[in-house]
Amino acid sequence: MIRVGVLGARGRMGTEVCQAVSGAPDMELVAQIDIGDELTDLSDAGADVVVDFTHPDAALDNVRFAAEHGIHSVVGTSGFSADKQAAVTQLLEDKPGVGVVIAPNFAIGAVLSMRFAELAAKYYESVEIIELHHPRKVDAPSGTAAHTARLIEAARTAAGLGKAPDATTQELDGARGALVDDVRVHSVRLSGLVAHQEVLFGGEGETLTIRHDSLHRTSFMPGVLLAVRSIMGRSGLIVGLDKLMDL
Ligand SMILES: NC(=O)C1=CN([C@@H]2O[C@H](COP(=O)(O)OP(=O)(O)OC[C@H]3O[C@@H](n4cnc5c(N)ncnc54)[C@H](OP(=O)(O)O)[C@@H]3O)[C@@H](O)[C@H]2O)C=CC1
Ligand SMILES: O=C(O)C1=N[C@H](C(=O)O)C[C@H](O)C1
Repeated sequence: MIRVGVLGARGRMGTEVCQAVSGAPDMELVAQIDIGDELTDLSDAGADVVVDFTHPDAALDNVRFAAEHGIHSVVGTSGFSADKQAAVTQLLEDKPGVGVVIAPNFAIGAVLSMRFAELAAKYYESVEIIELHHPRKVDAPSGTAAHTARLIEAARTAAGLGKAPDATTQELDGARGALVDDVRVHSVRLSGLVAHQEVLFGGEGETLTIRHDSLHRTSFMPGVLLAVRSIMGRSGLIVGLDKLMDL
């Protein structure tokens, strides 16, 4: 049995993760921790893996605590910038046998759509991303959109593409979205939504739209359980669920 602790256990995602882990035949839910609880509950409970869905400001310290106690981390919390990823790599250097998975999105369709976008990127001169989420989300743009933008920009650069055409010289602040690695990202926050993304490509006489919709938070659970199972016996940092899928 894999002994799993959940951080952010009373949140929207944490609640789903606790249910999914409890229902998994090869896992035991040994700690449910939220704001105000002690991280030492994790080590006291003998957790093998901690799943983190908390807050962008908290996740790095949580990973550090887990690594220092020989516990693997599966992190879904957004906001893991390149700098924070580098900090995780560094802290894992002297922690052989400890692994960390950071996944911007655990939904299988979202992972596939990021790969599709990466494949399409070199064929189109124009690209913009629209991400749409529930209004309780604290960060914008979403971690998924930021990751998608990075993948697209890397593919465009490798293909020798320059900036996307855009004649705008006058604009209201924000009208053209945020620039993430030279890709425009537009963030919508709307009651009724869960998590959705469209990547729009444009070229000569055609457009291509790659859209993914998470309609319920259960959509993330197969990916979370896959990550928990996969991190056992691994060490070092893995960024993206695609690395654990046969993609
Ligand atoms: N990778 C993926 O596939 C997905 C990632 N996410 C990301 O997961 C994160 C959580 O999302 P969501 O569940 O909707 O958010 P919620 O606000 O519903 O849940 C977060 C929970 O964590 C608690 N919390 C905050 N800080 C700490 C801390 N230091 N230690 C323990 N608990 C803490 C919060 O308490 P309080 O409310 O009191 O602050 C809250 O109960 C976000 O960053 C979101 O972007 C979400 C969905 C999918
Ligand atoms: O806050 C959310 O809800 C989500 N956050 C992640 C993100 O920022 O990309 C993943 C998914 O979009 C849901």
